[in-house]
Amino acid sequence: MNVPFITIEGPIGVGKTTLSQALATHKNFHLLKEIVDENPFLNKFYEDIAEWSFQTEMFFLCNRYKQLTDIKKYILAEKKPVVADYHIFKNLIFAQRTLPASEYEKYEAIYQILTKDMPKPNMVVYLYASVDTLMQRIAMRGRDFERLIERQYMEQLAQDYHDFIDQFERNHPDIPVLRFNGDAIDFVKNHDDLTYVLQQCNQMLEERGCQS
Ligand SMILES: Nc1ncnc2c1ncn2[C@@H]1O[C@H](COP(=O)(O)OP(=O)(O)OP(=O)(O)O)[C@@H](O)[C@H]1O
Ligand SMILES: Nc1nc(=O)c2ncn([C@H]3C[C@H](O)[C@@H](CO)O3)c2[nH]1
Repeated sequence: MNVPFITIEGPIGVGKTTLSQALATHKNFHLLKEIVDENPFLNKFYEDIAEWSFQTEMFFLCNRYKQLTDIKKYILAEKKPVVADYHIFKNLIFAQRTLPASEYEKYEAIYQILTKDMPKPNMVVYLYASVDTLMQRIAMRGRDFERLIERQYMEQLAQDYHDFIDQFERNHPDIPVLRFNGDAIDFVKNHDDLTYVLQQCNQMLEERGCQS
């Protein structure tokens, strides 16, 4: 039996943390949440992406590397199931969008070295939604530094995510991707929708031979 390890992915504000928390609570999984407030570069990054992208992307990569190393050592090694509100591949999605080609090349080389022996999830949950919905949720959440996020940046990121996930599915047939449309399914306000998402995840874990 494999130890369940689910990662939730999707563009900014789509509901990754919200769904991860719900899954952790309902399934009694360990919750791995990405670091946001401690990131010293995010504020500057949104003010001037070209100037701060390398520092920002490296900061996210190093943090996620440390978090996943700890998860492997202290949680998965103890056979405790995990749900994470990110997959480390998101570094590539953001970095490819924000870094100039010459820096991206260096960044990707470092990424490949650091992620070689990272734990691999049994499945990925991909949440997507219209850019209108994403912009509304970002505004509603009200993080100060995210007021500077431009609609065009979100349009590009949402498309980047679609393309990357399609490619990921082709390249990793052993890691299934469950897709949910955040405009059609509301696991915050509608309990039946949350039950549906949980059922789909359970079924996928069973098919993957995971004990949960
Ligand atoms: N299905 C939903 N319906 C309505 N509001 C939602 C839904 N999912 C999340 N939200 C709200 O949208 C905001 C963003 O959600 P959340 O923080 O979970 O997104 P995220 O994908 O983790 O964001 P980030 O990429 O910034 O980490 C929050 O205020 C949350 O309460
Ligand atoms: N540039 C950049 N690279 C990343 O790897 C990355 N991961 C998350 N974020 C931004 C999105 C939200 O504002 C906020 C919380 O998710 O942080 C990122 N920004």
